[in-house]
Amino acid sequence: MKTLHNDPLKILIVDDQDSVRRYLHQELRNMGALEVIAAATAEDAVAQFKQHKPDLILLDIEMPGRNGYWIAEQIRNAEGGNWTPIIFLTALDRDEDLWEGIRVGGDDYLIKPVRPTVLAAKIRAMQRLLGMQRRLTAVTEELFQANNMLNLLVERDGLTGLINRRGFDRLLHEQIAYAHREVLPLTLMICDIDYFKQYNDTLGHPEGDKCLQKVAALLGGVCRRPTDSACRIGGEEFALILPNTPRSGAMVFARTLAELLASQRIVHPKSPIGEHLTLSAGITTCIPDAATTMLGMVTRADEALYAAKARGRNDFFSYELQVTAREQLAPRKPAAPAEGTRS
Ligand SMILES: Nc1nc2c(ncn2[C@@H]2O[C@H](COP(=O)(O)OP(=O)(O)OP(=O)(O)O)[C@@H](O)[C@H]2O)c(=O)[nH]1
Repeated sequence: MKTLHNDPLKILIVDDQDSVRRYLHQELRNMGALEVIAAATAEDAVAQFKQHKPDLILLDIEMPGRNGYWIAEQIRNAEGGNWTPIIFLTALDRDEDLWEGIRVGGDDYLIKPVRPTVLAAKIRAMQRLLGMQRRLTAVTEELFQANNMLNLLVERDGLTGLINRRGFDRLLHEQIAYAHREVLPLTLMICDIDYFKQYNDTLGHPEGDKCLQKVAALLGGVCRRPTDSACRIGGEEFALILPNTPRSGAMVFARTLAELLASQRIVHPKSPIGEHLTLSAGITTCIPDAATTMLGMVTRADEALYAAKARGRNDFFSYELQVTAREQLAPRKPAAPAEGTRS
């Protein structure tokens, strides 16, 4: 008795003759097939294939109605990127029939009656190919996953785990295009730690690194929408890309961020403006149009950051509103009386 490989197969027999189906069924079970399914018509064969997803098909050609060639074509169309070995098992012994069987997608062609040893040998050969194909699929999937992981790593900053400059460039580019298409506001915030040089100089570079990690964790945490992105784009410079965030929302976001940082009370031993670490940020918000570029947005956010620094730091300046988050909250001074009016 010739038996199949260790990995037992699920086999679909397609033959309109009941006696052939029963004979093959018995032979295949004797060889150690795990499961044998049978179909007597072309339509049933295709349905059984879709339902059971067999590992191998033994396919007759001559049947009432549609024939085995048609079935092979249907199966090849239905299996997507997979491959299911098809062995034609037929009484047709002309070379043209064999040619047509292989042309429509068959992998082997046996002429009935077939001896059990020959059938077992052919199935075993197909089983070996199937094993190789499955290993190849598994390796391809592993490679795909590894490639995805590599792409992620290429865009990650090693110290903080945030998106790095390269990822920032890609994301900002994509978000400008998206916001342009959907006519949505897009906010870019560039944040910079205040007096970080003094922090480093006083506490040393390793402590400076830890501080950067704390700030990064804070920025990452404050980006709660799945489309928000926190990036490290320079030594102590961070960027937040906030899709679908209008000017007012950006200012609320900025205040939340400042409050969160203040609540962490990270000691800055040499800050001229207080005992704790602070951030300054420049904000730009627009509904991008065809003329909006990454460089334009970054330049506006940088200018706003410069204004925040110039106004004493520890604040967030909006390029479009020309006001800082703190100034926006401050009660307005009553307008000075016009000249000549009595107070
Ligand atoms: N520890 C650490 N320090 C860094 C890193 N990258 C840049 N820096 C430091 O960040 C500091 C930036 O200094 P400046 O550009 O003068 O900025 P600043 O002292 O924060 O001053 P303002 O931004 O004007 O408030 C420098 O001391 C850099 O050495 C890093 O990866 N780790």
